[in-house]
Amino acid sequence: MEISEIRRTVYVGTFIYSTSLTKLEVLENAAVIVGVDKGTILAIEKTVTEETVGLWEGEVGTKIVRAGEGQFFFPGFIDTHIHAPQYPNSGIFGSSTLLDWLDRYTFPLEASLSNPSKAHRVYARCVSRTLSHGTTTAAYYATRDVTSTNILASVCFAAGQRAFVGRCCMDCLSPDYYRDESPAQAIADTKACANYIDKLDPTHALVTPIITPRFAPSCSRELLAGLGAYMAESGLPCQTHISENKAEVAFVAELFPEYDSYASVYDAYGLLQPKTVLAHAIYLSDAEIALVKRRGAKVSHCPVSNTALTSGAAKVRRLLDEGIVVGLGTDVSGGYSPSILEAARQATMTSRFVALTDGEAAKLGVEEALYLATRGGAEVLGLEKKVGAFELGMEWDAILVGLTDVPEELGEVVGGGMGPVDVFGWESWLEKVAKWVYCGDDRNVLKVWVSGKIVHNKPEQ
Ligand SMILES: O=c1[nH]c(=O)c2nc[nH]c2[nH]1
Ligand SMILES: [Zn+2]
Repeated sequence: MEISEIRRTVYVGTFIYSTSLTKLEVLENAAVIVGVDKGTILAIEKTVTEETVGLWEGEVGTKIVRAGEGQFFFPGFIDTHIHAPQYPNSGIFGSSTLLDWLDRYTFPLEASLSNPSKAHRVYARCVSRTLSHGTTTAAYYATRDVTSTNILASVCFAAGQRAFVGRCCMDCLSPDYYRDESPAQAIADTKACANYIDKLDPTHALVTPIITPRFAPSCSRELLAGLGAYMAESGLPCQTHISENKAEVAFVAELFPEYDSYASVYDAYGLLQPKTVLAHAIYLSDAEIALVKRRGAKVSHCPVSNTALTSGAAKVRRLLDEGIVVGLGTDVSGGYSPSILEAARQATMTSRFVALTDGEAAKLGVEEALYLATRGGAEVLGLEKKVGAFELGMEWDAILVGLTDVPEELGEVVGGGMGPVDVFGWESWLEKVAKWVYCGDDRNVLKVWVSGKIVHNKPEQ
């Protein structure tokens, strides 16, 4: 059958997804029917027989995709905070902390990406790498360079990754070689990137511009005000960093003495909104938590980066208990890993350190970490009706996960090399999922789809 004749794809097998913060739904012998034109879920059959699948197989215009033994479909991961231009520095951070890390490692690399061919090379690799780990949606910071930012948007669009792409605004306290010329120029350049994305993807079906003040210390009051006004006028989302490191928090207090907190600085300029993504949020005071909640701003929790840069451990349970929406971010390259599975794992691990001081309730479970990695991230980015789970009308943004079945007889694993997670056959599905979270990696990601289109296909082994 010609590809163009296919009107719907029927995915058959086991489907696992979050139905709440603490519950994973497991549908075995189920089917999800996806329309090819819009990539949306048309029907979910909770139990299907081989006979029914056989009938579908015989239908013109229908393609069947099966999850094999030990495999399951899972919603695509959502990375709510990642710096694409920092990707080559993944793993390179030594024992630096935020402010010296920026000067030593980050600004020189980001500045060098004003070279378009270097930018293209780095972005193409970053996007294919994150896709291979199952990231179907990413909120990217680019650099302050317009051409390079536009290259990132084009690379995401061509690769089929759902993305938010922001030109990084920074007109203060950054090195001379890497600083916006003026607030007016920073705003004009931000608009130029948004216009480019509007032409690339007019309905923002896949790629959306995002207003990106780097963080308060690198933005003048005039720039923050201009970006706040642009947010109000355009309706675009916004992403920034907040309260990541104690020295940074003290620095903001010194730079903006007229405001009583870091969060109040963003609020004063109209940047604390329901469409705002705040990365880190480790040292928010009670008053700041209340303000973030009142404004409906969202939080990107970046546990790998928080540990790597010795920033601290965010109190995620507290944020969740307050009703603040939280997703996960890799924060490459403050975080060394492009994998949201790694971020989910480290979210549970750092929560155990928080539990040592705040009590058992602070611990995050596997179900909760996977919720943050999917539905939580979707809500952070305003995509909760579109992606993050398998529900009618949602888009098919999904991954096929494969674990290794260890045979009952001693000997080689047939078709082995499927990855680092060994399954012996007596585990429940939830135990298999826990093994995947703690022991798995990209070798377990066999296929990835965005809006029903295949965007990563692991070669057969
Ligand atoms: O983790 C971080 N990565 C960055 O690039 C950055 N810039 C400001 N603050 C930051 N934090
Ligand atoms: Zn960051």
